[in-house]
Amino acid sequence: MIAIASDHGGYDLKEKVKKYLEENNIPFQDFGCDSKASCDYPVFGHAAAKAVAAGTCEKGIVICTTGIGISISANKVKGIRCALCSEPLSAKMTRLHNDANMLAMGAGIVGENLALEIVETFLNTPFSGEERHSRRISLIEEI
Ligand SMILES: O=C(CO)[C@H](O)[C@H](O)[C@H](O)COP(=O)(O)O
Repeated sequence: MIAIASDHGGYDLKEKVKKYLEENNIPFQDFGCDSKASCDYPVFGHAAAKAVAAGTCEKGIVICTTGIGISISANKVKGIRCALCSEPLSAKMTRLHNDANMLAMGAGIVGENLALEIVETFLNTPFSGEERHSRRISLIEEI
């Protein structure tokens, strides 16, 4: 199950990502927002992050205009490693090295096609499992 959330700035891209998930039979839970009306990204980033941290959702995707505010919000939740990505290589590397459990994107930064490539890469790249990367993730968890 993928947790997905956005603010008003990410609403349109969130709908496109949801369509991609539906077309690929990937289950998701939408934590809002529900329209393009102005709202506050911490509310929705936090809701999705809590579901990932609790294990209700395996991974999360959060979107705002820049991706910055909603990634900062998600990363406030213990156990969340939310990576703001603007191209597929970062999405691949953050899965391989950081075992990132949430992806943030900026709807004003990436176009739809690039966003969907980033999502596909994020969801399909496993954690490398290498000892040095596990050690570094453990150090993050200790902070
Ligand atoms: O990018 C964002 C936060 O980092 C948000 O998506 C907001 O859209 C951005 O801060 C702009 O806010 P506004 O209310 O849409 O002017």
